[in-house]
Amino acid sequence: MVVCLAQSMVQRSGRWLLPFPTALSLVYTRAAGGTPSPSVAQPSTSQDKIRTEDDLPRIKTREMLYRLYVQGYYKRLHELQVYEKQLYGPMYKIGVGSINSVVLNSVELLEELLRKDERFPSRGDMSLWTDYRDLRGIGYGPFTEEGVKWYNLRTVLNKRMLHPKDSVQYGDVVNEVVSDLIKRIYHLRRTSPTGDRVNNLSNELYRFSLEGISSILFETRIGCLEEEIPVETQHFIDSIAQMFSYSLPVAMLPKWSRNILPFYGRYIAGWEGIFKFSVKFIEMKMEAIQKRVDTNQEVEGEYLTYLLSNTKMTNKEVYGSVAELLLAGVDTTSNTMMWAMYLLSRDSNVQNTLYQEVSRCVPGDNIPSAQDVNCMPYLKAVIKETLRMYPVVPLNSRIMAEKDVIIGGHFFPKKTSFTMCHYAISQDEKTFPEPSKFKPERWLRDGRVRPNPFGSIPFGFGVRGCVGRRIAELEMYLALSRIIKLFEIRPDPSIREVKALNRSVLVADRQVNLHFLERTDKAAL
Ligand code: HEM
Repeated sequence: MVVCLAQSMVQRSGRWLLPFPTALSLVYTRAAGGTPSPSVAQPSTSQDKIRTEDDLPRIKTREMLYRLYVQGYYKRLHELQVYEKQLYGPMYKIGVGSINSVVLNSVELLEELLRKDERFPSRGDMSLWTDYRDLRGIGYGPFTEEGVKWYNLRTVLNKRMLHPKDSVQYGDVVNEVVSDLIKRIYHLRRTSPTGDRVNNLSNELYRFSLEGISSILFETRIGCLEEEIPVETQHFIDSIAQMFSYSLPVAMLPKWSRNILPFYGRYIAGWEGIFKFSVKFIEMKMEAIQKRVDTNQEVEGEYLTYLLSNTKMTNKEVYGSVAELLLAGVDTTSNTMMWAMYLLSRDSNVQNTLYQEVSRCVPGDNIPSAQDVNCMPYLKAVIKETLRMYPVVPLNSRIMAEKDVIIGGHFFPKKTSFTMCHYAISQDEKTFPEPSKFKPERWLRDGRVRPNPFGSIPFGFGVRGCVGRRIAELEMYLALSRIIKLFEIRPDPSIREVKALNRSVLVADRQVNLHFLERTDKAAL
């Protein structure tokens, strides 16, 4: 996940972090080993004889290199999942260098694995991120923590975040940021050569997402949507990009090279910038809280105040968690919004249905609120379908650390690493007929048979699922409904956009330009 996330971030600067799809294992893999334990269910008849991982087809280094660099999958890693499934079926092994992982590439196997997930699920070795925290004595966050410590941390973090009613409390904060996005869209249209075009929309949405998640986490605005981004904020944005860009060389190169080659130093400098910025805002909030406490005033505030007032967390743990929430909450949301707008711009029927729904629920000049979203099933379906077609986490992993497990009739000893091919699974036509078509209605609860829920689980599953899901959804719903209410989005027939259309990369191309035509029929409503 860290690498997936890193991958999507790095793609922003046009560079891929990972050389191949199951290279999540680069960060996550632990070697498989061990012997069957008596706790594993045994086959009832000799016909059901359990096979082992040795019975699985195996992808070796040579084949992988051929696919990546000769067949050109290097830049279409998500499509490689589909191709590999055609070649090997729904379950196979990858053994490339030190990477060993069992790949699950069908909805049935995915469901089987996740239903057998452990009490404290693990995605694997996170040392790429934990090294810096260890160096500076900063606590681990929800991404990097493991075991019972992770569980206790999530228990604190989940509160005020994960329940749909929790996210409603951030509605006003998010809507303030949406207002600034809308102002910016008006400004960019006005200054564009056609008078209605927004260039490099992906970058604008990145700024929106960073401002949105920062305003929730820091309880303050950081100026990403201002015409001139404040120097400190720009440095923070650059630090995020720098940390992600140098993740791959740092992960690949041996530790002894760290003092000789420049990569590790730059990687660490990225982290320094991220934490310097985060710590400054957190300390400002701490001072404000302390002042109120000293003068016997009530301590008010939202998420950060809640974390800081929580006696179960030390300040260093708050730093670690806030930084990880921030890093996880930017590209994920902005890319999904980008793809949603991209898809809507190409389908006037879907866009019109969405517009009708928003206008019905929020008539006149009213601004959609967090509560209004409850009467917009089509809006939710649009986001769900976007995430099915363009899942921002196309690949994820689990390590069964504690117990042996049987999946798909195969026995796997504990510590086996599994790679889950979410992209290919959400493209499977058995679960989603006409998978390449944008059909939000698949997700409506209007009596139709709904797809297998494991067919598309963009936020993951179970207790280790995305902690920011409700916030991400709120941001996307409020921004998209307001935009659709004000503008009709149309594609721009520029050459650059063809790149996104070809889906050569899963991350929205940052050069995508769209036209925002002001709705003329607003008065009629
Ligand atoms: C469209 C937006 C988003 C998508 C699709 C998404 C998706 C995911 C996925 C697939 C996972 C892994 C779940 C698993 O392993 O089962 C995850 C984990 C996580 N996400 Fe998100 N995410 C999004 C937005 C956010 C936001 C806005 C935040 C922060 C507020 C966030 C914070 C996290 C954290 C901290 C984790 C690690 C949780 C843990 O390991 O306990 N995400 N996300």
